[in-house]
Amino acid sequence: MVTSIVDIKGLTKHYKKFSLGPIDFEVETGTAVALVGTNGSGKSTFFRLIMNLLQSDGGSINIFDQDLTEKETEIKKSVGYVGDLLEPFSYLTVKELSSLISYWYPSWDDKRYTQLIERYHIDEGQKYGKCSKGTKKKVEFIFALCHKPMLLLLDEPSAGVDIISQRKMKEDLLNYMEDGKRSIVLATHNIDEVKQLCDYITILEEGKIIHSFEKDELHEKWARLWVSHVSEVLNNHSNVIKVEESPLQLVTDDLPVIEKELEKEGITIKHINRLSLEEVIEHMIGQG
Ligand SMILES: Nc1ncnc2c1ncn2[C@@H]1O[C@H](COP(=O)(O)OP(=O)(O)OP(=O)(O)O)[C@@H](O)[C@H]1O
Repeated sequence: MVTSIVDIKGLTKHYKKFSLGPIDFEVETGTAVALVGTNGSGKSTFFRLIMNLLQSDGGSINIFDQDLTEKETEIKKSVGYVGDLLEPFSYLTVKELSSLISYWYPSWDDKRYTQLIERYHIDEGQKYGKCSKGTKKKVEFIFALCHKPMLLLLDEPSAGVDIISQRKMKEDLLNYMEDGKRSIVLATHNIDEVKQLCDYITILEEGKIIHSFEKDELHEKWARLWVSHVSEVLNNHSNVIKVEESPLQLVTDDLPVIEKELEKEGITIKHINRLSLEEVIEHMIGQG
């Protein structure tokens, strides 16, 4: 049976110049969802609402089958979050911060903490506020993992992080997912993270979810076809995303459907290329 670890319905937040939602969003247990969108599309706002750091204007957020507004403290004990939450504690050293945070989480794993501090070469004596941008992300990431959460909410965890540590983060996230019971929501501009870690992709544009899909479905359906000519029917077909001239080619989001249609219209296919994930996302954002 498929169970949802996160179930969000009709979530809205209005600022003077920006509105998020209404958003419906689900995360199945044991899966990783990438949240992708251009700058300012609302990803951080969405995370801050899920963490109850921001008050929503409407809708409901259920995590682990519990309402966030009723059971915030219990829920948060099993959620790990990376998203600039530690800035108010800039005057504390990493070590002092770890004492504070470990006290709050009953499931804190001190051995794991020591391992990760060494793995990411963190100087525990340094004040958090004096850490570099990438080091701050690594410290947040370590704290998020060390209480063994059932859900990780990661808002651009690798932004500013060196490539060696990025690789380690990916390894640690794959290990985290290994038992099939833990889930991730990951906002990122890093396509490799999406490819290597995520099962589902949700695209946010101007505060709205414009697409949600399973990553592996894409390869079968999205393609670019070089064709002999294009008919009126094809030009207006809902699965033809784009028609380009010289050489004549079209982009489709449903190759099997379009192949049948081309055959019916007597149009010859000269060549077919599957689209990369980057290209598909670009087309989706372009349509949105
Ligand atoms: N406190 C606030 N008051 C008013 N507007 C805000 C506030 N916080 C965020 N916004 C606006 O909400 C919109 C979404 O911002 P948000 O930070 O959620 O985007 P994002 O997708 O995370 O962007 P990025 O990819 O650049 O991190 C932006 O237009 C931003 O200016």
